[in-house]
Amino acid sequence: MAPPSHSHSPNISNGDCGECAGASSLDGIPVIDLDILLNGDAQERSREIRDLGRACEDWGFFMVVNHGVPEALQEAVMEACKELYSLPREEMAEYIAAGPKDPIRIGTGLFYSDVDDAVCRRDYVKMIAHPEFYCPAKPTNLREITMEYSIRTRELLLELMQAIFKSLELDGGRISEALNLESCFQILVGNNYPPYAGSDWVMGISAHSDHGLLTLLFQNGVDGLEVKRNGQWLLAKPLPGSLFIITGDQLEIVSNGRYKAVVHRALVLGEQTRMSFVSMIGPCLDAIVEPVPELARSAPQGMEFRGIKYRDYMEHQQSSRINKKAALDIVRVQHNILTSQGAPNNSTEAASAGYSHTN
Ligand SMILES: O=C(O)CCC(=O)C(=O)O
Ligand SMILES: [Fe+2]
Repeated sequence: MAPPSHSHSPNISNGDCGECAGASSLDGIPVIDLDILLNGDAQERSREIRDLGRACEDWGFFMVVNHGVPEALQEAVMEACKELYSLPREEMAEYIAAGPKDPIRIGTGLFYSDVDDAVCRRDYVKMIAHPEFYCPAKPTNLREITMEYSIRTRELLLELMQAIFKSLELDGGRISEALNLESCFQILVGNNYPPYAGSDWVMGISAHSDHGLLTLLFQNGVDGLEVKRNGQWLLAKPLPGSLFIITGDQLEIVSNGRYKAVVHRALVLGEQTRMSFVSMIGPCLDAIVEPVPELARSAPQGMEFRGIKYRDYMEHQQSSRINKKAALDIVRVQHNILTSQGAPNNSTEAASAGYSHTN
């Protein structure tokens, strides 16, 4: 199969993101200014929250600027990952042999994806960062750097979640408690996509959605992330200093489908090695995730998803082959199926369990 062609937007050379905040990039990708969300006056904050809600509803993808994650820390993360990928295989053997439930995994793979009709090529390191932090022993500076990065990005993602709840006019404290976000799951993933010299088109990761609530991603200056919007693939080009945010399956479930998890993939486009680094948060692994009752009540079809323990969802998704959003099907309510009483299966009763206070 031939690689897709892209009509690239011109590069943005101006590093000042103050002007683009609350607006969009040249590709139209929404841009959210964290500084305004946190420190703006009441009017600015509510405008930014509204823009954030629109970004989640219309795109499931946006860039965040003025996020406070130091560039030097991002560079240190990339450098440490580069060192990790270049370690001799024996030094990584324990993590290469690890299974999907292990807290640290290293993979290096070349496989065919029938979803995208393409060969996929990627090296990765996956490490669980919260509630407990795990990290490969080498390179020796990896632990300190990624721990700092995980703390900073977790704070940022949790702030964004609060603003997202506000955009849905929900009580963020109550939802955070129900999802036990204090003990939220967090994983860091380093991806490495070497250029491929073969004759076939090679992809990095085929089309998928992420299983958590929100994913933060930055790359080493080499483009390749594509997001699907209105049935079209769009190559994401970051504004200088911005970070990408991707909405995940748990946000789709909690919001009863109002905010959709975005399907995305990584391409291998040029002759340079592409690297990306992901920090993803989800609910606590033991939380039952289900649509917020008031959102289900006001939706025309009622409840779109049934509740599921996040751990079970994640294990299901991880043990299935990557296929767009197929994992969500195990919790999707089929509205055309009648229950044994003959009533449509769209009750919102079950939804209230995880969100109600017992005392
Ligand atoms: O490398 C990228 O741009 C995408 C990575 C990704 O989607 C993932 O790790 O889940
Ligand atoms: Fe992803």
